[in-house]
Amino acid sequence: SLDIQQQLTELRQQLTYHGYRYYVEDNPEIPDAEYDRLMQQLLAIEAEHPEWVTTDSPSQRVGGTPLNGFSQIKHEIPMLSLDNAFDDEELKAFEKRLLDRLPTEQQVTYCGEPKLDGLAVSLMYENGVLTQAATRGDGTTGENITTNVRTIRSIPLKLRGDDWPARLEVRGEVFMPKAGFDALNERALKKGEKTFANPRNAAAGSLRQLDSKITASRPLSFYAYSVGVVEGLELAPSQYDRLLQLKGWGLPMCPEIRPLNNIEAVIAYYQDIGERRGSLPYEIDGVVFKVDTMSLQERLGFVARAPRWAIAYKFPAQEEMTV
Ligand SMILES: Cc1c[n+]2nc(N)[nH]c2nc1OC(C)C
Repeated sequence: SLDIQQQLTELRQQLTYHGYRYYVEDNPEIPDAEYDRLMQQLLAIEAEHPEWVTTDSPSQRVGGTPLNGFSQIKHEIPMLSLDNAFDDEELKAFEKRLLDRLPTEQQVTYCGEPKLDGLAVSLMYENGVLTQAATRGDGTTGENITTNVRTIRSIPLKLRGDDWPARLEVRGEVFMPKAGFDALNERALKKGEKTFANPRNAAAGSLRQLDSKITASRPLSFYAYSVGVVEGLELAPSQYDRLLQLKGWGLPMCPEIRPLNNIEAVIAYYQDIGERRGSLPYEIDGVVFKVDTMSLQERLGFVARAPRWAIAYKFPAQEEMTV
């Protein structure tokens, strides 16, 4: 009947909106009890009418039966790694290498992004709906972890608005915030279960679960950092503006990402993030600097395994806490 279907659509929109406010903006509009009440209503109607359930329904976060294994996915565009810099000299050499390949008067601006210490994943959205998620793997072939990624509440099952491309591949880092990591290890200790050495291992271990109910119980999050496959729409011509587009479609974007006008701003940004590293709510192992203009990225291309147009400027390894 219409009014029940209408109620279903209304509930889905409300839960998607409030889920976004809570998990992506970290700024909920309604109390958790109210969110749970709406979810119970949705589950009740979907239980009555299973034929009306859609894959992008807010109720479809936690998968069904555990998998026997992960199928392989071949990335349409390889997911490459990054060259590293460990001091200002190596950063300047990076800049020199790219300036040598551009017209002399070319002004190069950059996009600065904290390099989260998590797991790189690829999300495929088709007609705005999340259809597939894969690990980076060896850069060419990854594991299909769609059911596990769907349990990450900050990853939208459906993009916001309607001005997105027909096919959009979003690449980013799945990570475990420090607070969630500490709470998880505390619970594990109390239960005599094994603890994780660091948030990166905890995120990787949580994504590699064959039972997505376990993944759903882990405090995972996600920040987008680039685009792979795009079909059906021309995206903004700069890295920073593309990330703002992804944010507009409901994908989380690290709040520390900045456009940087020159290499001096790059070094200042690296020093600023380095000073605040300990107080960030997530672990990072460096800062990634990318040439911001996409046409220059295309012109600079890649060497063997990493782009000429990006560098990860790493921090010294954090002295391990002695327990
Ligand atoms: C591997 C990687 C990792 N990260 N992390 C950020 N923040 N940006 C970024 N870009 C990457 O690769 C670019 C070549 C897209």
